Amino acid sequence: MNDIKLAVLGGEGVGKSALIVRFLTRRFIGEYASSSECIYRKHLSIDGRQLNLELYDPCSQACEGKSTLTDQIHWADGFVVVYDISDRSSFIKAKAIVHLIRELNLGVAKRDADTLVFLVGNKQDLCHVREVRREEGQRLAAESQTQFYELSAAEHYQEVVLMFSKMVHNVSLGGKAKERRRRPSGSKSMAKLINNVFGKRRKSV
Ligand SMILES: Nc1nc2c(ncn2[C@@H]2O[C@H](COP(=O)(O)OP(=O)(O)OP(=O)(O)O)[C@@H](O)[C@H]2O)c(=O)[nH]1
Repeated sequence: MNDIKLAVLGGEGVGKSALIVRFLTRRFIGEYASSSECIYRKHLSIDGRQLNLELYDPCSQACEGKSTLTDQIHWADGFVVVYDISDRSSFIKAKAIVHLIRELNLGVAKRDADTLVFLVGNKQDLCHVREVRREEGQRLAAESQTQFYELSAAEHYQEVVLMFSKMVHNVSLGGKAKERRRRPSGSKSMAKLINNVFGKRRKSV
């Protein structure tokens, strides 16, 4: 498979854009515009293979032409489901998303299912105000057969890159692309991505 489609899903403000931007640009930028959903594209070379990566960043707020979570799940080959370790409600949301992915992807071979969903507890730098224990994340990951990461988009560059690279690698090994349904709308170039940093309320940390 040369086209890799990843969806980064999770509750509002958990750091989905921050993780994507960290991976694509190495930078952590405090604020991102979030008024539209978008797909970031990147050309990658892994193990001598040329890959076209599409990373889907949903819009948490109501926005025009917004795709449903079900559309997003049908579109993607691999999933990074994010919660904020300092926000328990985001963990509950992540749990619901992981369960929905499992429900909608029942036909996917177990071998693939285990490797194509990652559960990520973000904002590890906020462990002094932690609401979700690491063990709870590990338990959910074990129960739902996903791989677990706890990291910080703000402080960890290498870990973020490793996590996304592992997912790209897993998807690239994962056989045929699934049949596409509705394609989530929106597309952004890297230049736009770098400019896409203002216009969002600040969450106090
Ligand atoms: N302390 C800390 N803050 C973070 C981290 N990652 C993201 N943030 C902050 O969390 C807030 C939300 O980050 P975003 O990347 O916009 O989160 P999002 O999930 O894309 O948000 P929506 O698109 O609105 O759902 C911003 O203020 C970021 O600066 C992190 O690892 N640590």
